Amino acid sequence: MPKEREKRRKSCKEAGLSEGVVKERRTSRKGAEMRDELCHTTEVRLAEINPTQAHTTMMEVVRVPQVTITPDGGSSREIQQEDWVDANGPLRRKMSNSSISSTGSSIVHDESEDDILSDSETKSKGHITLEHLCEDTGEQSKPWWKLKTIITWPFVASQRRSLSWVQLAGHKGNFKAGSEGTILKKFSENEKLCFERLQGDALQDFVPGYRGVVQTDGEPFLHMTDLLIKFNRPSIMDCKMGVRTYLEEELVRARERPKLRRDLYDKMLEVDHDAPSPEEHLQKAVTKPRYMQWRETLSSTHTLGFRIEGIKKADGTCHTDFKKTRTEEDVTEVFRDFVGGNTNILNTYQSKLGTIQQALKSSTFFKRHEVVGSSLLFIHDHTERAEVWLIDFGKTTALPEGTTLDHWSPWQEGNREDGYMWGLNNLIRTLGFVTKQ
Ligand SMILES: Nc1ncnc2c1ncn2[C@@H]1O[C@H](COP(=O)(O)OP(=O)(O)OP(=O)(O)O)[C@@H](O)[C@H]1O
Ligand SMILES: O=P(O)(O)O[C@@H]1[C@H](O)[C@H](O)[C@@H](OP(=O)(O)O)[C@H](OP(=O)(O)O)[C@H]1O
Repeated sequence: MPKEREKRRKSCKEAGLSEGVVKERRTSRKGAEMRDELCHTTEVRLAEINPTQAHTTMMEVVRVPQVTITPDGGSSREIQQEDWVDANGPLRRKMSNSSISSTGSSIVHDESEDDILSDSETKSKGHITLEHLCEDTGEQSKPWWKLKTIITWPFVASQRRSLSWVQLAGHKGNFKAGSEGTILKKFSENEKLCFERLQGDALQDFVPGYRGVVQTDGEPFLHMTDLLIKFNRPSIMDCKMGVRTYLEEELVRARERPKLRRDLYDKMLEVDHDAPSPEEHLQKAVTKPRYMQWRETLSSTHTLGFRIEGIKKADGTCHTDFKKTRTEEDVTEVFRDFVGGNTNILNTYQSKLGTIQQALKSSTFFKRHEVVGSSLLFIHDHTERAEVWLIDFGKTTALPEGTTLDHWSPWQEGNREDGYMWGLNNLIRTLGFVTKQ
């Protein structure tokens, strides 16, 4: 990791953790002080609190203080969306949906403030997909994409059927087929370290089996079990856990090097034209933390500590538009639909979540990591087999030696709490409402 970044990461941790756990009132004061400081030192102007933020409930306000930064200036470049087919020999890939935009039209290629992981990670995220795209378009410098992908695996002889692999959330182009029963995920040093640390941990049985790093076409990938392999025409749901979907480091970075993102502004507009502040409308751009916080407030991330990212049902339909699925009632309704009213499946899910909750309590890995952006993947099929897995450790980061989290306490910048356990508790409770009309 470059020295400067390492230094930044350290100073963030040190500064943050020396704060310890402070009262919420102090947090708002701290936020105000930080804003003032920012205005002085970097001439960053803060956005007005927008209507979405103003309407947050008491619970949200208490659990997640908002720190919104809107810089002046900055630039972005728009690139048109293109399909990509047969990028990997026998795989056929189709876009099923996109959370970039309903029209799937724009994304910005800009080194932004959110670029907080190692350079190789970020590049890896972008460039493998870009190479595929370049083959067709001849364009040199494309960003990576975030599109939901359905991959029809090649025929698997031993199973006498072809398998449809679905990527419900996350960045497009992040996955490839591995050898039978496995998938390859674009390499991230951070995620690799997590998989390594998870070996032998209480959580090991609840994460995809990890088989190390492999090189394909000169690029490194994380080789892991395909969780769908044992299912027949599965229904799948991706639930992003926690009260926060960005790392504290991302906030620090946003202050140090704020970048405006046109693509995130566009995504905001698609959902609610009034969401950007007048200033943001003028700039036609927002910062990533601003966008992430808005998304969290709009969905159930703040109110419940988890949110539904996407669902694929056995009939092949995919739904990824859950940005406004916010209340317990909304979520209950989505779960009810997802399990098709099948109480056996529902009971199995509840019991699996209970087991995961116990495993989390005894996991050393969990205690010692800030778990942000990680999901629970729910999978069931018509045989009523149902399983839940923890996936995506790309933004799960180790705490300094000797520090632990309870994953329940409200987050205040500096304490690194992520609300994972609180969210899981709410998720289990919400599932309990599914059978109660
Ligand atoms: N081991 C696995 N087996 C089967 N499907 C998986 C597996 N890992 C991921 N997926 C599928 O891919 C999707 C995205 O996974 P993941 O969240 O790890 O990707 P990502 O690109 O890192 O996401 P993000 O950009 O949100 O960090 C999941 O919603 C799921 O549909
Ligand atoms: O779900 P949405 O509304 O599409 O928003 C995206 C989502 O929050 C992703 O988690 C985030 O990637 P990371 O978790 O990796 O930060 C991505 O940032 P990005 O645009 O910088 O990829 C956002 O655009």
